[in-house]
Amino acid sequence: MHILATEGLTKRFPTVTALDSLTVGVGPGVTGLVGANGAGKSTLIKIMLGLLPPSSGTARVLDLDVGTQGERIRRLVGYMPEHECLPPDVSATEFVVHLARMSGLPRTAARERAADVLRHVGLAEERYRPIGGYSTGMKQRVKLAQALAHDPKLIFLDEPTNGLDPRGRDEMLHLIRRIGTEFGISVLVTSHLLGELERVCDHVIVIDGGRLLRSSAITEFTQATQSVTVEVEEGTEPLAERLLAAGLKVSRHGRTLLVGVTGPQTFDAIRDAAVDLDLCLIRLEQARHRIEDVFREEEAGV
Ligand SMILES: Nc1ncnc2c1ncn2[C@@H]1O[C@H](COP(=O)(O)OP(=O)(O)OP(=O)(O)O)[C@@H](O)[C@H]1O
Repeated sequence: MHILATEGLTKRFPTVTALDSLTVGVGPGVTGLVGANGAGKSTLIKIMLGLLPPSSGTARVLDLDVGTQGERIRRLVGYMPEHECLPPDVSATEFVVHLARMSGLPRTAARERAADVLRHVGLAEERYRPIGGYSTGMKQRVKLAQALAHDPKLIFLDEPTNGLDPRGRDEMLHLIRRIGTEFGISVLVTSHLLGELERVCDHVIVIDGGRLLRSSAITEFTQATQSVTVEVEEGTEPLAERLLAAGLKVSRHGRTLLVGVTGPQTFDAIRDAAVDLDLCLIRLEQARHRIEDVFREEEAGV
């Protein structure tokens, strides 16, 4: 079953084609939409919400047509926009209660709902203070809470980790995973970093210049992209030769080696090679995949 499906979806702006014949299907669960800046992620979301008409092609969300049933879609779908959109003078509680009421909940139910979602996103006492004084992390949480206020079946999160420090990113990603698993709400989340979506998504779609580059279950992605960065103080060349001789896939990037991981034995092989060659290992790190890595791998036919 698809919760979201497009067929030849195209969006042309006067000077740029933001989406170019995009055909893709998304099932329930947490789906990552990855692409560099300007790839067309936000445009796709706005079309899915029925807020922007496509130039050609079709798109359905929860089996509803975006062209004619936008209002019904927006009743069922929550949306966390990328840009700052929060009123600074009201508290998170007032804001989320207001949105819950606008979605049709009576006053008491709206208050309960707001308290619930603000608790879920981790806003405690600060929810009574005006939003203008919040940190970026707190504002992102309010944006997430408002997307959940009307009890949606599906939420679109546009770059929810933008502007967050590493800890804030981790917490946000954990929250997104919980929304997908514990709350049973399907999620479409965008990022320009494949590495961070890998940790929370069941499925990943990669777009580039409005075109579909890849759509795969995360397990296929991690198998194809898993690699480890190895750095030694001296002796990069002999180490590369040794690892190649051991049948590993190795590429050199300046002082570091990128080694394809085939299983836990890869780490043992790197350690043993460093010991045998008497090299000082200063880094052995699981690579964080950036969108560029996928492009490289697509080109190399990995
Ligand atoms: N309203 C608009 N008018 C003209 N061009 C637009 C409009 N909205 C988006 N674009 C262009 O369409 C392309 C895709 O933009 P979009 O915002 O969808 O990308 P994105 O993947 O979300 O990137 P970002 O993360 O930077 O927002 C870009 O070249 C952008 O400049």
